[in-house]
Amino acid sequence: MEEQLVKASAHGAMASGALLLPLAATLLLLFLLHDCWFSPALKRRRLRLAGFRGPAPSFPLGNLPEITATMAAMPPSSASVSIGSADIHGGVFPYFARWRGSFGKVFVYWLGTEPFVYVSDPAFLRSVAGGAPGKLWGKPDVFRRDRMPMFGRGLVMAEGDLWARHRHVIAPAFSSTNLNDMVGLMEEATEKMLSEWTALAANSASSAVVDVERGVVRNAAEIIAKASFGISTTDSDSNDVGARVFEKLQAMQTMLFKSNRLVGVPFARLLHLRKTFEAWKLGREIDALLLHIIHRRRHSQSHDTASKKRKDLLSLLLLAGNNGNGKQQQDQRTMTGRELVDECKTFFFGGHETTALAVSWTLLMLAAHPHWQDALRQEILEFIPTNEGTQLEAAKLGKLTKMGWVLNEVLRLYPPSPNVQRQALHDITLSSPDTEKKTVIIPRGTNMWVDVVAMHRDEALWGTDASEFRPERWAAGGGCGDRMGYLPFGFGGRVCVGRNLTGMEYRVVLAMVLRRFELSVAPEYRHQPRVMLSLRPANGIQLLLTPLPAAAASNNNTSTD
Ligand code: HEM
Repeated sequence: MEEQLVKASAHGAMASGALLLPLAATLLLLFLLHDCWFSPALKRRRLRLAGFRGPAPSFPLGNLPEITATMAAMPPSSASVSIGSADIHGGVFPYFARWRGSFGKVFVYWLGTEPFVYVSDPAFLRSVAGGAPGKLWGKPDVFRRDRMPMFGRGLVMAEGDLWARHRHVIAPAFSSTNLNDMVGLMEEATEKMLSEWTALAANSASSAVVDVERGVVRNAAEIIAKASFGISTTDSDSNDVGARVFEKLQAMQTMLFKSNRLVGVPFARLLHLRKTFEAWKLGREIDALLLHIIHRRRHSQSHDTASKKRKDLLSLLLLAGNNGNGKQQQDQRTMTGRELVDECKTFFFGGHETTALAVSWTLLMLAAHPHWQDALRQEILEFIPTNEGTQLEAAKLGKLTKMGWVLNEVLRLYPPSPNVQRQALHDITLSSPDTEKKTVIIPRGTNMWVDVVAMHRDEALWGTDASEFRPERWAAGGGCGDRMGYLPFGFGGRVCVGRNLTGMEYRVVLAMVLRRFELSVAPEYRHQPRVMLSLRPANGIQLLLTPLPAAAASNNNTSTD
């Protein structure tokens, strides 16, 4: 009897197992159908009803085939356009330029099964995301997953309470007092770059052709690594941790940059398993090395007074969660080791290339517009005469007004971050002057892609000289009269937290370069701005550098001292 009962229950278990399996498979299928097909189809219908038009998507790639085909039809990277070209938008975002022509400044397109509202109209942007409605938007999940190895849950990707807490701790670390203390390290790194350039010029008798972008990116990486966590690419600490972290951070950036992922397409990651796996593996190695640095710093901060005086961002974040006795206090400002790792990576990835591109594009613009180069050099010599020595002071750098105009103008024409993205956290209702309906609803989960390049070169906003380099347009307050029309650092509560650090680094590097060299565009330079995450020159920036007599004299003085 007992045996029969056991058999019966085993049979029952098998039967229910046999039932459970197809049930689980059906549920999984339903879930996938909902996620990949039903939910996007519903959003598409709602967006259409709301009056949004756009190119017809296919399933499951959305508009990716058209984007890929348009990019493939572009001229090769060796082709170039004139430096003052009006059509860089058609070169960097050819598909948006085409759709903008057909559907206007606001339309919907699809990356895989992810809908994106494309926006290049400041008035529309203000109505959906300016002021209070700004809180209804977060960062797109589709990019968060993609860029996890780079930023983790750092500030760029954080959301809700986590974001608010981190922003509250991080923003004060970028105060002008703290940044002033970083001028010395910026100067030290830049001096190394300039010495290399001087040596090149000496080897070529008088002037040298230098790819300034390459040097400036390396210099910015050195500065950000020192400013963020006090490590350097060259002078490694006893365990060589600094140099290894740096190497791996750069390797990861290259890997993520090269891997051609089908953003928004369900399961596309499976096609790039090896690259995804390698990026995650590198990410874990970087995390372990950074954790090591953080533990050591925590330890030394509680035992060593000299360490408390360190001014890098990591030390400032550790001090923010410190009760003054060197003991971490568990309050809102305390970050865990994991959180600190993610923030350090975020500063590295978010901070160095963007700043380097701002400097590089500026060097090109000054080489192409010698009167502006002269004007800046004169301004520098007026406020920071060379006979005061090479030491730069933050207060004097702050007086370089024309340099500020030039920075604004370069960020307008060549914004290193060519787009800003958001995702609707709720259904967003707005009144629409453009459609017959009284209100428009953007469904929760819809992404928004703000085309910064298009807005920054829009003649309706900036006038018919929109494509020209005219820093004087920033003289009297400047701008285009619409704050949402100029967004190099994003907008609202999520505006870039590192913009003052960029301003400081920009001034230090430019002041040093312009005091030392005269710049002109080298014949081999091919102007072709391209978007590869950032807006960058496809072929580097080759300039002819001629050492200035005053610099030569001060170098001679230094060498005879
Ligand atoms: C020219 C230089 C830079 C440009 C063009 C730039 C651009 C941007 C943009 C467009 C955003 C997104 C804003 C938004 O979503 O509305 C952003 C966010 C951010 N940037 Fe920068 N950035 C630069 C320099 C830096 C530097 C030097 C750092 C740090 C060392 C930095 C750290 C960050 C962080 C942490 C965020 C996230 C802010 C948040 O979501 O609260 N950036 N930046």
